[in-house]
Amino acid sequence: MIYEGEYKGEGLKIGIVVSRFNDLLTKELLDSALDCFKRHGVEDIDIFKVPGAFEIPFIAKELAKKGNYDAILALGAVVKGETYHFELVANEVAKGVAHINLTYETPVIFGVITVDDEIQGLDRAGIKSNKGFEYALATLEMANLKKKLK
Ligand SMILES: O=c1[nH]c(NC[C@H](O)[C@H](O)[C@H](O)CO)c([N+](=O)[O-])c(=O)[nH]1
Repeated sequence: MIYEGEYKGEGLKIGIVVSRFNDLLTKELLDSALDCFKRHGVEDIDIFKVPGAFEIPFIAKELAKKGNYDAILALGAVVKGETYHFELVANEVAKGVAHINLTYETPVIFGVITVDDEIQGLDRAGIKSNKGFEYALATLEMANLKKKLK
């Protein structure tokens, strides 16, 4: 028997946690994710804005703890700078989101792009493709797959 989640959004409640740091990129990721959700029938979406990607896991954890979202999408953009901050932030956000997935019952999709520079970021946030749409599809798939495991 093969189980996989459909891209069906009707009746789903979705939470989005999006960081404002590098919002030239993150607002494009958010717009494309919202476009995807709406075109797949999602009508119940809550959006939570945080200062930077490092703050994403805290809010995503709080939402997962509430247990009333079918899935949570974490959106952010970590751009390599001159300092080592990039690695610290990127690693901790990934670890934090992974931990929430293994601790609570709500799928949390890691939609944080990590790029060397803004151009690479723009390539992934609208020029060549928009990862926001892809991450939203993954969110729909995981929300529907989880329903099948009940
Ligand atoms: O979302 C990001 N936050 C970044 N830093 C801020 C961090 O997420 C926290 O908001 C901040 O450290 C306060 O906790 C970034 N860099 O510094 O490179 C970055 O590229 N992206």
